[in-house]
Amino acid sequence: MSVPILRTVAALRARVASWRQGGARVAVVPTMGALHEGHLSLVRAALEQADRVIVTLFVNPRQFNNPADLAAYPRTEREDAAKLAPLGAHLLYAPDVGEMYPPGFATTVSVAGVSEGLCGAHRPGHFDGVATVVAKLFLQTGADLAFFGEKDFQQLHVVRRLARDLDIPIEIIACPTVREADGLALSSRNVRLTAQERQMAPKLAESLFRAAGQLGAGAAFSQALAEAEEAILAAGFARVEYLEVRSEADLAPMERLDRPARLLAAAWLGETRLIDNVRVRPASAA
Ligand SMILES: Nc1ncnc2c1ncn2[C@@H]1O[C@H](COP(=O)(O)OP(=O)(O)OP(=O)(O)O)[C@@H](O)[C@H]1O
Ligand SMILES: CC(C)(CO)[C@@H](O)C(=O)[O-]
Ligand code: BAL
Repeated sequence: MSVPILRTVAALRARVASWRQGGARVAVVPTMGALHEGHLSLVRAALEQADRVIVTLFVNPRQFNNPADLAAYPRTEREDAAKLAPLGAHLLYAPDVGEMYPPGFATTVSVAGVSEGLCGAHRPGHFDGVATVVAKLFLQTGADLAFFGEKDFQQLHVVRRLARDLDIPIEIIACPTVREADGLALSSRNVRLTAQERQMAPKLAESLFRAAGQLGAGAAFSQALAEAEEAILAAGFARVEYLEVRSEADLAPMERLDRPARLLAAAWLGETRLIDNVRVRPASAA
């Protein structure tokens, strides 16, 4: 058994139209491939809620602010298709760059507000690239539901905002971050870690969970964040790019724990940039 692979918008639209004739509810799971258990958890969630599930695989050049990062991005389509088949995903949509951005392509979708700060501040143009390709994937698939991981928490907000603002009739469903047994959030970029860096990497999540516990128990933001940053650097990370508490509902900066929050971080381990985030809840609301 293998997953059918389609590479053009026309073929994709024809397939979805045939499903629609039978009244199918269609879901899309956008990815850049190099599939791991995090991606597969999204596919499983989609299969529970939809009759037909499209997984998209497109390494989107427009969202890479760093050409070396794009060049090094893992590309494993054959293995990805083999992982999807046993799950029962119905289609792998894997267009090439020319299909997604034909000559003359001139449109950018830019989401203000939630794209600013955090990753947006450190990866110029990244969220414009994400918003543009996600809008295209939503319109190309015409899906009813779209599944995204909380690991990319800011991206989730960007995608929700764009669907609302552009009146795209699609429901965005967030799925929890899948972690390794030692706490490291699964990410396609983890394969770039050396064996020694891989040993250090879980300190990021560990420090975030500890700080979230302290914040929930009433610790001062400045003290809990300073301690977390110190622990991340002491573990061998080269640099903490950001470490911030934001409102879970709208990503607004917070100085008091007066509503559900997330603690979000990006940090460099050698040549690899890792991101992660955890929930923060006042102990009384836990
Ligand atoms: N550990 C995870 N748990 C849950 N969802 C995840 C996880 N990792 C990625 N995802 C989700 O999978 C979708 C596709 O992400 P993507 O293909 O960029 O993978 P990735 O592992 O995040 O790669 P990278 O961060 O290295 O680009 C996104 O919605 C993303 O949030
Ligand atoms: C949503 C996405 C597939 C758009 O290229 C990408 O940003 C990702 O993999 O998270
Ligand atoms: N997982 C988000 C895609 C990116 O880092 O470009």
